[in-house]
Amino acid sequence: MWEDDFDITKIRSRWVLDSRSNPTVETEVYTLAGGFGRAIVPSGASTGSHEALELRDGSREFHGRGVLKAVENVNTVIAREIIGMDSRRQEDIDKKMLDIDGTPNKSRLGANAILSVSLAVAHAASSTYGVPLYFYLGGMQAYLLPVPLMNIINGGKHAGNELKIQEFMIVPVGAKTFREALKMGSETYNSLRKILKEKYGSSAINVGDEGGFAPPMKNTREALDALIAAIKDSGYSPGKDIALALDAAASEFYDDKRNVYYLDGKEYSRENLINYYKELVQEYPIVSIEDPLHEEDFEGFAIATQELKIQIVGDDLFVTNVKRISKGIASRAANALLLKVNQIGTLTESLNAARLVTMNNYSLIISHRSGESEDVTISHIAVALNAGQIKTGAPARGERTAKYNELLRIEEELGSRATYPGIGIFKHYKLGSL
Ligand SMILES: O=C(O)[C@@H](CO)OP(=O)(O)O
Ligand SMILES: [Mg+2]
Repeated sequence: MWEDDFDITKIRSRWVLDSRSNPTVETEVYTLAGGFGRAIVPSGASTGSHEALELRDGSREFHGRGVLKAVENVNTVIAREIIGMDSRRQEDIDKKMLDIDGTPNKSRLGANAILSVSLAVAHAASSTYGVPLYFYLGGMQAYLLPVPLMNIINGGKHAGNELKIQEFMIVPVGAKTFREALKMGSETYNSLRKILKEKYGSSAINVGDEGGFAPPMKNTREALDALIAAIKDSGYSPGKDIALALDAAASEFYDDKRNVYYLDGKEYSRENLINYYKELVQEYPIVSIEDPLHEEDFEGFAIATQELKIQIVGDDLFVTNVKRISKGIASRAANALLLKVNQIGTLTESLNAARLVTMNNYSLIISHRSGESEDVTISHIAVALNAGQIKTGAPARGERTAKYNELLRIEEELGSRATYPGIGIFKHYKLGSL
């Protein structure tokens, strides 16, 4: 290997389609020794207001959702500066892009433009070494397969039904391997399809943005009951084999003028909502709740974390931003981070966010977005960081199964080193209450 083998020789970006038929940025990076990396950025629907800016053209094309400007930024101003740099110098490359951008939320170049380059550079460096991305990022110490949080009933902004809670997830904590976990998830998904069809008719098995079913249900317990029935129908024991998790995405049903939440046909104060979650946690084997309260309520998150004694995840609350995470840690708000690379916009900053939370005993979940593609970078990041948890939708639809299937391959490749953590990864969950 020569010193300049890793030098970036070419960068090329284009728009491609995502799973909601919106255009998104794809970038390819080439190195001198023939290394090649490609990344496609995802896109959210229930976005946090403090996320880095996704640059959209606003012209008539694609109903204002075009990304030609972001693509052009990669092909011109970013390419000019990055070509010739060593692809292993991830931090320098990311820093250079932040400097060119010069804004706090990456609004000049666009976080979509920047992230596509950042991830493609990492892929190009790993390809030049001839090793998979998880190994390039995590080395010999990358061994932990993530427990999948599989969203099999969709509500909120991801579905056309009346469920206010956005995601109803199954968590195969009793599996011995990732492969077994995925099998259990798939079997439960297919049981749920059958149960929903019998009870609500065939229109109930239409799916939402993340591949979960979007049945015409009205309230939270109805959805949780269906999950329990599906788990049992597949021959598994709820709680022991398969636990449950929720993403409330509560900013979406919060009324800031009146400071109340509208859920299940009722109006809730913060206190009443936490009490409602408490009842649910007692009635169902729920190990994790994401965004139980709206995105500015750090104090409420701290109370919920204290009272519920399960994993409380900050997504819209933290937006993968070390400033907001630090504020959360200082006030003990939540005890887990949902890491989404496009919320912050570079690989370096994502890794910094991960380091910060793990050093403070918070849990880490690597996450997709509701608008996704065939890109599998997050599967590699999950293993590289030994995160222990991944959230990437239902075990159905290509853009979600792409991530799960890549994890099957990684597990196989790791061989006897591969470890599946099971219930132990939910360290904030009060053991014994399942
Ligand atoms: O809220 C979430 O956690 C995500 C992903 O499931 O949804 P979106 O990408 O729409 O923000
Ligand atoms: Mg969320």
